[in-house]
Amino acid sequence: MATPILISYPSTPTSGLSLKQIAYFGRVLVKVSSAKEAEDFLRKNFRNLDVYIDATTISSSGDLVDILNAGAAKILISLDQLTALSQEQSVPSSRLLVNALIDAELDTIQKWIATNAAERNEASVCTSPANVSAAATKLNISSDSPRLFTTYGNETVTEDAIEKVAQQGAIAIVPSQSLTVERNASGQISAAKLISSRAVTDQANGLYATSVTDERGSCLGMVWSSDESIAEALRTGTGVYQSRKRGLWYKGQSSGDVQELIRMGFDCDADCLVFVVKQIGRGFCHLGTETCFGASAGLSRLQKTLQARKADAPAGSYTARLFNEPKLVDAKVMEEADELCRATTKEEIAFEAADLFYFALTKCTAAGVSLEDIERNLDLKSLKVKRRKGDAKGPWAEKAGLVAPQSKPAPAPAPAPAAPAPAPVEDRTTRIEMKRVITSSVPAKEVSDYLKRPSQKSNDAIVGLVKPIIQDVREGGDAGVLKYTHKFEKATSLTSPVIHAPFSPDLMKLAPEVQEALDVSIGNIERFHTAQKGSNDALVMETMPGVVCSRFSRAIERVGLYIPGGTAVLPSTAMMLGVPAMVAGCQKIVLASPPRADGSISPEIVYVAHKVGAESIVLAGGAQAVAAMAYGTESISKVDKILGPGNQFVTAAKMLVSNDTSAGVSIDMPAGPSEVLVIADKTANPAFVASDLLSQAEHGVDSQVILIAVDLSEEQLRAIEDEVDAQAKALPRMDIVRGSLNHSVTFVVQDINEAMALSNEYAPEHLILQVDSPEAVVEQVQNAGSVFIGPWTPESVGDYSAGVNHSLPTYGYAKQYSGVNLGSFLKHITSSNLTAEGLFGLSKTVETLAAVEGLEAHKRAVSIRVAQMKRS
Ligand SMILES: NC(=O)c1ccc[n+]([C@@H]2O[C@H](COP(=O)([O-])OP(=O)(O)OC[C@H]3O[C@@H](n4cnc5c(N)ncnc54)[C@H](O)[C@@H]3O)[C@@H](O)[C@H]2O)c1
Ligand SMILES: N[C@H](CO)Cc1c[nH]c[nH+]1
Repeated sequence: MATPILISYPSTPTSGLSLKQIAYFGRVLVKVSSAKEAEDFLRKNFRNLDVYIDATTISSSGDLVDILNAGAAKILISLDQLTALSQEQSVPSSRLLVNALIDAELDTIQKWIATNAAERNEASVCTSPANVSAAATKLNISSDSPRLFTTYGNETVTEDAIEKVAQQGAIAIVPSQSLTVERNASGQISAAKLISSRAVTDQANGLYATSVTDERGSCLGMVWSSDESIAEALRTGTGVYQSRKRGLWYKGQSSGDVQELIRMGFDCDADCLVFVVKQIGRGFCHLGTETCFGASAGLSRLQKTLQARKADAPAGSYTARLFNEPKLVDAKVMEEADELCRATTKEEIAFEAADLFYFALTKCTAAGVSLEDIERNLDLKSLKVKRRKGDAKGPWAEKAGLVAPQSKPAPAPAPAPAAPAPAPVEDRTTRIEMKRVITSSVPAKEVSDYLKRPSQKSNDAIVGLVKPIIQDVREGGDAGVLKYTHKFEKATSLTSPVIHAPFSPDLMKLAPEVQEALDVSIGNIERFHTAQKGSNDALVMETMPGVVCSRFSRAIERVGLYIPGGTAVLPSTAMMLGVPAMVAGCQKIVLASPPRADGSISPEIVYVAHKVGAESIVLAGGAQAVAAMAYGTESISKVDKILGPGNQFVTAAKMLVSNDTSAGVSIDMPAGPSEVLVIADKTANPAFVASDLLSQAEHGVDSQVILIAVDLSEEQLRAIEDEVDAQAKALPRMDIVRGSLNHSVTFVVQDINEAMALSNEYAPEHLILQVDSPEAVVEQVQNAGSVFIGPWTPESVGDYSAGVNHSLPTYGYAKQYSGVNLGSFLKHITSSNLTAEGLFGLSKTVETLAAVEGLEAHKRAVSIRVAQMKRS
């Protein structure tokens, strides 16, 4: 916001403008004799205006830097000071205002700039009025970038003199005693005239367009000003404008919604005045809203609400409680900060940051601190020229995994339930490791605590986010789906949420080796799942003479297969779901996966969809994809069962739609963040063990990996830990791995029996046995999604190509659920077929039981037939 002058303020003011009035012009120049004096002045006044410090009497370059660090907008220094400062310190030249009053000094500064032009050519120069023109030419300063100031020494400053240098593109330094805001400016310069003389009007009525903003820069409205209203605004320190119909307009005179004037200035070409005001009362608009453009939003709105609540909070309300219980606010701030640290997706981060802002602003409002204060502090901090390193403090650095704990706990202290840690910024030096717990040294309760999965967002919070998405899709159909695809996947060019078979060959162009890998894998998956048909073959048997019971299976007709695509696109999941659906004979196979930002879908997924005969691919992810398949839309087919893993939003949506009887849809199981448990004894290869742990840790920061080390020595444990660290640091997804290992654990146990007991309690999605005689150990497996046996069976083979399914129960659900298999796509129907003899033989039994239940009609259905037999 350009202002025409820089007002100098004496250390002992006797007359002239007050600091509040100087602030209307935005900046002040004060002379100090020490850094401390400058810092004191800045502390008291930085809130209202930009402070230029005349530091020409300060000899130490260090003190000059301190003054800049304290928030001085610029320091005025001599050429000698400039030379010393340039040799000793590095400060941005834009913060320097250098005295070069005579021609020779201008030459010196010209040379100084020339030696390092790019870094130095933002310095401002203060010269005498007579040298303005020469300075502009020598230093190549145009009037568009006002870096020239003039000082008048002992000369009396006049309005004409100010005007003259202004026309040359320079800013006059005017003593505050020379200025007045009063009507009769005898012997003093009218501050109002300085503004008016610079303002440009393109109106026939001579009025100036004026934008009115609050202190945060939000526009409250647009009005008109005249020379007279400008003068009145400055004189009264309030918002005064010129109404085109009613003349001089003292804002709020009748409504009470007055304004305190904070600052006045111009836009870049001076054809729009800017008034910065503090609006009192209901707001600026005559309609009673904060602005003429409607109510304020976001932080401004929150601040207004909190300030109103502070003044008059309804008794018993939560906000009243917050204002009365400072400790509660502190606890909430810490809780929300912690949740923000754990958030990983853009949406989660925004959600958690909003919560944190809410409680932080509540604390501020309670203490009378406003957003304006906070923002001014931010501006002040941005003025620092020497910055602290900004490292996190000890315990926080440890908490975030930036530094290793001071002393390694063995056994580790009692844990809070492990939780996903934030993925730190790329750091390839800090050691990447898992906690070590020696089970014999800690109580059993602690061991179980360590076995808990990373806590995720509360189910209520996720359900709260997912329900409106489902509702929108139910009501809006395709448009509802697209709305969220645009939002989450940023695929804003997408106009249809689905593509139908036959898929264009252009959409599935693959490198030959990729196609071959998919074909080999599909072949193995198909063979293994076809082999499962045996257990689903028709079953016929006679339970009693003439009583034949049978069971046969039918494929579920329409299945929806969710293929995750958030942190990684997983065509392998398309194979794991699509191939069994095809083998089972499902008539309609619908795939769904989040598209890329350009609206396209991975060609590997399209290829698999084509190979398994899919009807369509829904180009959507998350809850919107699940809802679309559960209820159907204009272009997306409704399905009978939804299968497939996904994040918390996908899982919550699957649960919600399966509980809605009107949807008529079932789901496979809760399959969430990937996990692995590796049991390793002395025979295990440390590099193999580490690689298996990392292969699941790289899925996401919410993945968890567990190592159970059976009777390993310190040296053997260390070998595995070194491998984990070294291999992790070589991974492209190192940050994700670090986050996931933050809540992963190594248990050191005494024997394989203890290992298996722990593993069965944990019920891992994947169990890897790198132990002596692993086949024998399989006997002891009670709970696991899929088992990988021996040193040559990395879990990755199951993820892609061995033939087993990788869509498996996580979170301990392996205690109740099987992973996806052929049976997941089938339902079993039973039949009975009795001969007359068979019915006769069973009649008494059925009649007796029907009588016990008091269900006469049931009984009669048998007895009527027996009577018929007896008649014939
Ligand atoms: N258990 C298994 O068998 C198995 C197999 C493969 C993958 N996985 C797991 O599946 C998960 C895949 O998760 P992902 O995130 O990578 O992909 P995803 O496809 O499951 O989720 C991405 C979708 O989440 C939705 N979403 C994101 N933030 C949201 C918010 N704030 N509100 C509402 N919706 C939001 C978006 O719609 C986005 O399309 C991983 O945890 C992985 O480990 C598990
Ligand atoms: N390990 C995952 C199941 O938890 C599946 C997968 C897909 N791609 C790689 N891995």
